[in-house]
Amino acid sequence: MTLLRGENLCKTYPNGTQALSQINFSVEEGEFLVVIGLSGSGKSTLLRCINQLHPINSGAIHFEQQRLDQLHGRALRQQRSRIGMIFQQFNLIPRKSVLTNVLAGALASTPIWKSLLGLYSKKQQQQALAYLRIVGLEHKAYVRADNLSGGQQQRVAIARALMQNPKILLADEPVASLDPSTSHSVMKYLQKINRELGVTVICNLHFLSLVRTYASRVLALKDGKIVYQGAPEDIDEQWFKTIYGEEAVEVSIN
Ligand SMILES: Nc1ncnc2c1ncn2[C@@H]1O[C@H](COP(=O)(O)OP(=O)(O)OP(=O)(O)O)[C@@H](O)[C@H]1O
Repeated sequence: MTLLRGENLCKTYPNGTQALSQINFSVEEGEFLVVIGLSGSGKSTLLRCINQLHPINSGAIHFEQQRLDQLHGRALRQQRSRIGMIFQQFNLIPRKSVLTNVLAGALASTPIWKSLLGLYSKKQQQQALAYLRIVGLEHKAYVRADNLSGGQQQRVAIARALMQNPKILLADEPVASLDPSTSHSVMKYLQKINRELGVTVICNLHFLSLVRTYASRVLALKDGKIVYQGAPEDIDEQWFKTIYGEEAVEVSIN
């Protein structure tokens, strides 16, 4: 079933930079779609337009039979809460415990005054611990977030996003700040939530070796336009040059 569809998406920033131009794509439920392309090709912009962190200038975003780009206020917040997001820099509250950080993901389903006072229900606390178990960090629940390694912090961010009960998880260069072995560990947890919880993943990545290991499908951007959509194994040398330019050399991450 098609979960998400972008139709003729265009995005121009207020300073005049055209970041996306006539983007058409669709994402099936359960896919692990990886977005690749040179720095500045529009990958982050595309992810941010999908969940309306950045408004599009024209086109349409269909998500679960609704036009996401036409929703406002409460309706938009509700639908957006079905789309989780993690970032390169993890964005945890450093001085708070791991568990508190995960519970912060329940914000959309908790009255603000309750979340400010840290008054989460027993069910929410059990859910948060269950998600920490899924990312292998239940034993760190009461440790301060800034005591964890980068890879562990990213796994906490995944657990926090899961608290929204998302249909889709957007991962904006989730391993760009991590070393190679930690990168694989984080990618394996993303694969686990994709396969075991059925969360559809859309992920920006730089290294093709990671793309080949984890992607079920690839979308490549160049100068804000789609230049490739297809299987990771079909990206041969010629496609590589089309996507990254004649001068580019493939670098592997093992
Ligand atoms: N807030 C902004 N205001 C103006 N221009 C922006 C903004 N964010 C991004 N851009 C520009 O839009 C284009 C696409 O940027 P984007 O960050 O989406 O690319 P990217 O492929 O994610 O790059 P990277 O891999 O370096 O993160 C670039 O030319 C960038 O300079």
